[in-house]
Amino acid sequence: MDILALNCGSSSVKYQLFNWDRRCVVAKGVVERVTIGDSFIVHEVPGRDNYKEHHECPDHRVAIDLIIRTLIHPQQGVVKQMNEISAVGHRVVHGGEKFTCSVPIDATVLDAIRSVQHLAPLHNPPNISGIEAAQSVLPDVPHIAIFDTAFHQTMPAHAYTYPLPYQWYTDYGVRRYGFHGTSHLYVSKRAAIKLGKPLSDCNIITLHIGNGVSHTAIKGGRSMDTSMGLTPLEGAMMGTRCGDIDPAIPPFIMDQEGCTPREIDSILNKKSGLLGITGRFTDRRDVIAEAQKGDERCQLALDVEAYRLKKYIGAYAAALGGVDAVVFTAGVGENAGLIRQKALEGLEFMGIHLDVEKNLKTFSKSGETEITKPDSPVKVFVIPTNEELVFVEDVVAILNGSYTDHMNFAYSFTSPEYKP
Ligand SMILES: Nc1ncnc2c1ncn2[C@@H]1O[C@H](COP(=O)(O)OP(=O)(O)O)[C@@H](O)[C@H]1O
Ligand SMILES: CC(=O)OP(=O)(O)O
Ligand SMILES: [Mg+2]
Repeated sequence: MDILALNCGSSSVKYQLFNWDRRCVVAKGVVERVTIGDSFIVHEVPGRDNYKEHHECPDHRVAIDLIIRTLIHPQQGVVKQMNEISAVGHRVVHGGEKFTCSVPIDATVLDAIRSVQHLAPLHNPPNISGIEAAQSVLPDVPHIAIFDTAFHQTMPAHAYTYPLPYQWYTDYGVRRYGFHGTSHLYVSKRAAIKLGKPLSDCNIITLHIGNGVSHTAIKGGRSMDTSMGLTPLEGAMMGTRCGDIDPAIPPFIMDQEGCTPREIDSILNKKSGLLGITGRFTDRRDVIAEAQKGDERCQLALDVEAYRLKKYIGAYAAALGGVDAVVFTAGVGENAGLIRQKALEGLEFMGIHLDVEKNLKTFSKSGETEITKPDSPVKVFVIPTNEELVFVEDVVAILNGSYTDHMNFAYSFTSPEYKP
């Protein structure tokens, strides 16, 4: 049984074709720089050289078409016809309070996903395009939605309630939801294995730092707090999103510059964060390279990002009442040793003793790596995330009728045989 997992992020579409019977990846890849320009696909098939093709992807639909064309290509492809694929698992970023677990997609589910798309304007629209594009190519197979928000539905009311008029929650669902749930779920389960303790005994802080950035405080495998809120705009500073700011700033700027709520929302989502401070870059590779050449605004952007990361580590250690491990994951978390080092500097008082040299040598391709010194009371791990594998596991469980809920399904990536 081959399952296709599609993960439409704000600037990339990742995919995995997974053979469940052999528990192996048949092909995986990513279309990067979607909507940014200079987009390209990198297609990996075990045992073959990677295939790279430049192809402009001004939107996510073009990216899905490119993926499908590559999967069935006579040379680069891995399947003869699309109907060899049994089911598709789709990442859906915002599920509101309606979706606490993964579900098969029908017209009602698609309408419900559309009804919350204003809460994730950079994400649900590409997620929906991905679903529609895949449904048109594969009309006869089940399509399953896996929600970023589902994992965080365990947050207690004191963590998800805003200090705002309570009717905004009851009337409009204004509360904190949290995102990147499949990533936080995956890396926390892998971290418990690295700690050699049952997840039920672990306090873990997971830092997902990609284009979007979110942090989660996880106690006994359950999300107790997370940095993103009603929308993926709250929390950490991101590529183009501001994260936590004084809520008085938007009306102040609207008065000063005469802009509309929609315009200010677009600036906070698309022109802030690293792009806002540097004026030029969202990609941390560019920001780091320019800072090293002496660009002060790029240096400032890195300083702000690292300082805010450190504040969340401190806050979540307090929220959890102590911490066993801190995990860095996603594009930046896995690859930017410099940002990890700056975020962890000065945290020896709470038992974090970084192995500076090892940290700077650790990248995604290093695999799961401990970057603290052997005697560090609190461990720090770099754990490459695998959101797509969580999608595949949920799809299979739903297809074979064993799915109970998003938290309790017996994920095979926690078994001793699993090789990340
Ligand atoms: N070697 C690297 N050094 C620093 N940052 C990197 C590196 N490789 C990737 N990144 C960062 O990872 C980001 C993408 O992360 P990813 O998790 O794939 O994002 P998303 O899923 O949100 O599209 C890029 O914008 C880039 O800033
Ligand atoms: C929710 C979110 O920010 O997702 P991404 O990191 O893929 O942009
Ligand atoms: Mg992502």
